[in-house]
Amino acid sequence: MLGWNRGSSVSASPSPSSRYRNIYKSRNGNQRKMKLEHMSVTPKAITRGDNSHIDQLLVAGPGHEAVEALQSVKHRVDRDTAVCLMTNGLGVLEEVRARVFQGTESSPSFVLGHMSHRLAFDRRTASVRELRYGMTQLTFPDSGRLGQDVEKTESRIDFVRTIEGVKDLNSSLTPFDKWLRFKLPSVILDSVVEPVCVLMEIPYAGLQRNPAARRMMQRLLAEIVSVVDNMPEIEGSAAIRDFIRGNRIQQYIYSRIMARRAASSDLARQIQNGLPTDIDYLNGFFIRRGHQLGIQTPTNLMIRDMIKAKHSLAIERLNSYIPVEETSVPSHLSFRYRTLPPNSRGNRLV
Ligand SMILES: CC(C)(CO)[C@@H](O)C(=O)[O-]
Repeated sequence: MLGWNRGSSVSASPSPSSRYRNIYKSRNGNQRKMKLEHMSVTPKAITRGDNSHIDQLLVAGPGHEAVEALQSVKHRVDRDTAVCLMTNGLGVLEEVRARVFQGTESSPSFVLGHMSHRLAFDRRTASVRELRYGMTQLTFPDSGRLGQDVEKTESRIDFVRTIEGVKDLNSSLTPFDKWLRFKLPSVILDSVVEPVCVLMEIPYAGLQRNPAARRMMQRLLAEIVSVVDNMPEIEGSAAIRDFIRGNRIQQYIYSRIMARRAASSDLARQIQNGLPTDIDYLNGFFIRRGHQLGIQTPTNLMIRDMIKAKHSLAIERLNSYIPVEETSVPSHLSFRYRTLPPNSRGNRLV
């Protein structure tokens, strides 16, 4: 989570890109690389002892971390703050509004973002590397309500300009339906392919030659398409219609499975290690929306519950181990996901 205020002494220069002074470019053969050096500001450090106002706040990463991240800085956010949610999955904004800002006078304005740059955290050098250069798209949710609140609109336009000023992010502001068209493929892939890999305990390569796995994916996809087709905020959008109708999605899913055939599933790794997943913002989002729209989503419901059951079993299994050496859960998360009392952590094998 990155937050800053206009008056802070982060940089002497007021130019927006100077705020990202930890980003630098290097050349490796013909490939352009952007590197993000380790920031000394961690999410905890941003909250502790600092009550100054945050003008612009970027929340990125897993969807399930957004509520907690915003709770931790809620006292520094008000109607003049613009928050950009660049998290995985869908329905994160709805959750943030309901759980963090419901009934408060101080709700900030929101920008939604999604990027196709592929970044990876390098533990060795504690830095983020860009594996693939892509683009960033930004949009205003509830654009139908624009104009009702000029001040709020101004603060988020300012934020969009700040982000656009960072050339390496390659950002642009797009209408909501075009933004969703940009984000939907990755959300659909994570809702249709990943859970089936996990439940069948097969890597991507095993999916295409397994008829039962293919049928399961088709059923998940059919329900998701039916929900998306009825979402009121994208009613009449040609961009979404062209993507979800016809063969485009199937072709996309097939090409991603082939491209990643040797890879194991990210969701499988999270579950195996008892780490939280974003299933509530993937299949969970389509289940909630389906329910609101009166559309049945039984396959998504079953898959979501099976993933949750598998996750609970993994945590039980991990908790049954006597932790002689921490290997499966990062040590800074062990208090959160292990239920062993602290004084039993030093037990020896008997
Ligand atoms: C679903 C959504 C993208 C807008 O319809 C947004 O409300 C969200 O992510 O919660």
